[in-house]
Amino acid sequence: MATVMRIVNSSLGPRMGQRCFALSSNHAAVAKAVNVATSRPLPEKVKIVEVGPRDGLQNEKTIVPAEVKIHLIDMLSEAGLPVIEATSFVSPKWVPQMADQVEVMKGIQRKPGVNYPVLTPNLKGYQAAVKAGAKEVAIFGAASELFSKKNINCSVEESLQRFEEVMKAAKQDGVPVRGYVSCVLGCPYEGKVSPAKVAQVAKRLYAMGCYEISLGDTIGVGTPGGMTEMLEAVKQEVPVDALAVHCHDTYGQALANILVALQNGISVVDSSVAGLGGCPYAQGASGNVATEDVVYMLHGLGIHTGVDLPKLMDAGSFICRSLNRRTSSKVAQASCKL
Ligand SMILES: CC(C)(COP(=O)([O-])OP(=O)([O-])OC[C@H]1O[C@@H](n2cnc3c(N)ncnc32)[C@H](O)[C@@H]1OP(=O)([O-])[O-])[C@@H](O)C(=O)NCCC(=O)NCCSC(=O)C[C@@](C)(O)CC(=O)[O-]
Repeated sequence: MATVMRIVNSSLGPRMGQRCFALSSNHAAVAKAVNVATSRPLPEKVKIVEVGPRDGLQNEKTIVPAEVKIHLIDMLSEAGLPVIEATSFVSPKWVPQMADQVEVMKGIQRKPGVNYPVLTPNLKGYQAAVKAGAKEVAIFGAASELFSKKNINCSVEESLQRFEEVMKAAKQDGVPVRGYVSCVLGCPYEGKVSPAKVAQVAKRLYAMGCYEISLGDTIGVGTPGGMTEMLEAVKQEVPVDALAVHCHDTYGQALANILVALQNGISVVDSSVAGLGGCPYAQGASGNVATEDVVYMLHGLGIHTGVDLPKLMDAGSFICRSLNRRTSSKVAQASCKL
């Protein structure tokens, strides 16, 4: 077994290049993570935030027609997802795939009880979102200066000032605001990100009024050890009930990281149908963890989600056929073979 491990590691090393930092930097914390995790009860219920229509599709090079996006969102609503991030009100020059945001917001069939939040990087985006009928928005910051600059063209501090403007308007309008922190377990430009920095940004977003803070492993480099360390820092600043995790699956660690988050008391998980996605400003990052795989794991643990897995898989098949692509969901792949 040890020989196999050595062969696997040495064959992967050169190809993975600089992103291997995550493996070595988190290695020491793994043993601690396992010990910490075992003693905690899991939540009875988990809220899944489906981000496929936004995070999943934003990176597609070929423009996906608005009617396909609308049909996908409607299928996800039918599958029982309680929250579906529908689109983003960002600059079409920066993310052309989201340029049809108004059409998408006007076209979806809103199911009672389902939230359809949208991303808004600034006041301009917020105002356009509300005009298009958004009832909830999300602001998105980062724990890495360079990522912030590449993603939204400003420093972390400047972004927080912009978000204050969004928050002020949202408070006046009674619109709930969710906050994201990107690069919580590593940055494509800066490498390791300190848990203290993540905690500091999460604290600011929570203090300005975000009802929930989603912690994004944007490039999917985290391990359960790093996740534990980061959550320990963030939980000192933000109540655990207000935290969510958003795990990309680049290194195949997402489900393990989510399990650690659940064991830390977190009961909100972001995921993307069929594992679609990536971030346009984090080259090489694969999609979010597949919603099908998260639901399968949670139901296997006896945790309620309200999601109908066969209907969810239909939504995954639909979008994969539309994109002419194979699903990244292991559950969907296995089910096709059975
Ligand atoms: C933030 C900006 C706009 C700054 O971009 P900028 O160029 O610095 O903005 P500006 O204020 O100088 O304006 C430049 C132009 O953009 C327009 N503009 C300005 N704001 C808007 C707006 N809201 N909607 C539409 N247009 C807008 C503005 O009107 C102007 O138009 P022009 O005069 O040149 O014709 C830009 O950098 C941007 O749009 N970035 C978005 C990047 C993005 O969407 N990234 C992906 C989402 S984040 C993510 O995926 C991570 C996450 C959330 O999933 C969590 C994780 O995984 O970690």
